[in-house]
Amino acid sequence: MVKKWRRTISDFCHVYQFYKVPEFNENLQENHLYSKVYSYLNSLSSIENSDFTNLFTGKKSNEIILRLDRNQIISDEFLGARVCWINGEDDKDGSRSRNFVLKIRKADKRRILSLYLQHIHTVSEEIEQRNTELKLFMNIGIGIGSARWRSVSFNHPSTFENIAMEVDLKEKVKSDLESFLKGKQYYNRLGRVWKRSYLLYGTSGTGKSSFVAAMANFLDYDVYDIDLSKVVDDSDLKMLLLQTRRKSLILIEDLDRFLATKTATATVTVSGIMNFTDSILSSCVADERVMVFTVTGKELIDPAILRPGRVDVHIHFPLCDFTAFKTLASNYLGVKEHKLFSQVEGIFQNGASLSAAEIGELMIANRNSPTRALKYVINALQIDGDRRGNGRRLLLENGSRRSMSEEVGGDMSGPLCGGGGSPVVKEVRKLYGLLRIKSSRKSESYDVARD
Ligand SMILES: Nc1ncnc2c1ncn2[C@@H]1O[C@H](COP(=O)(O)OP(=O)(O)OP(=O)(O)O)[C@@H](O)[C@H]1O
Repeated sequence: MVKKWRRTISDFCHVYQFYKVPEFNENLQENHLYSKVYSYLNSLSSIENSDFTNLFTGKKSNEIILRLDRNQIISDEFLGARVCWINGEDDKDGSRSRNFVLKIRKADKRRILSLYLQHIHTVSEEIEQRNTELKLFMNIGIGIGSARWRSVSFNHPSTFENIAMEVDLKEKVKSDLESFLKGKQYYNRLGRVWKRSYLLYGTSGTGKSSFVAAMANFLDYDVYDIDLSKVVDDSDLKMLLLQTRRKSLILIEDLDRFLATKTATATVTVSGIMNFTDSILSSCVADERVMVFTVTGKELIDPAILRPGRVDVHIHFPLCDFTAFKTLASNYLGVKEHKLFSQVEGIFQNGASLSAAEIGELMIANRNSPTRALKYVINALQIDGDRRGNGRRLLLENGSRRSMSEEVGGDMSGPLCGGGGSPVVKEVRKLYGLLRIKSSRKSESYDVARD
């Protein structure tokens, strides 16, 4: 039926066809016009008159969405002219390629074509903005098909409000991101690609991943989380970048760990990774993108990455100090002031420190009793202090802020957080056991029963 329709109207119509992934594009980059037309057509009320439409549930349970099926025709009207679209699919050499065909009467073409395409662009942008659901994309191994990204809904609850971090620094990052969002014309005027890159460095459990989630939520950007172990080589990495969309945050976590454990067969190089941020390639596709790298410590990574002009902003994530502790106490326990705070402050002043993840874990486990939670935090900090020993050198960073991650270096053995918890938290858990027995005699309810 579609073939017949194409034959009969081709005499008096102009036909425009474009593919989802153009044939000449070796990198399989998706044609953005295709996705714009796709959103636009699916929003038309005339979709209901199409011969065949697919039904899907929407984000809300009572929402039903209509989607144009393959090889279906849909009509549209613009400035008094009637146009037709076919949602096509070709079978070329055994592989299917999706495309749209637009037909416009010759008499209307000159009058409406460019305005119509502009209209599609505007409407699809509005739809995109209305569609607030963020996505987390993860790259899959090669050989599974042409599309290298798989996505899930991104509903991470982390925001700048619930991240424990120096207030000034948080405000600086927020205003940096705000100026980036508003900076299209500024970047254009400078002749620079509209993108910004960040290096987050700090010990495990200090909040780097949570901060990335907060950035994505703040920017309202999708996240592309690149697993470098699934990337074959530098050109494969380029191809992944080409397949990302605008308004996205591209994340490479634990870069130092990857570079340290890289096998001889892995051919992703530092320069390949850095081309992500400053090569001619990024000038083709990186508009309106934020790139984030996380590492444990700056000292462990290739100086090429730290070279001025490579990564725009470096943010240090230290272990907790008293101020960060108070934010955690407020968030996790709902406590802004407490008689034990002065004791906690004293221990921090003596140099003990834990990651926010460790303190958070103790607080969550004892959230029903803030006093108990604070006692466990005090115990954990004291154990940490004992482990470090006396006479430690405290480094000062940014005037008054202690940079404990640099200070302790390799002093802490084993992972600081994660499934099993840090050595300090484990020791405190042993303590929990004893306290749990005591408390059960007193018939108190305890939340801690994970050991
Ligand atoms: N600064 C912080 N503010 C609030 N919560 C935090 C902070 N740091 C860590 N957390 C909590 O600790 C947990 C682990 O933190 P996160 O994964 O963000 O740390 P990370 O630095 O990325 O660690 P890793 O390097 O091991 O991935 C999270 O659940 C988070 O809620």
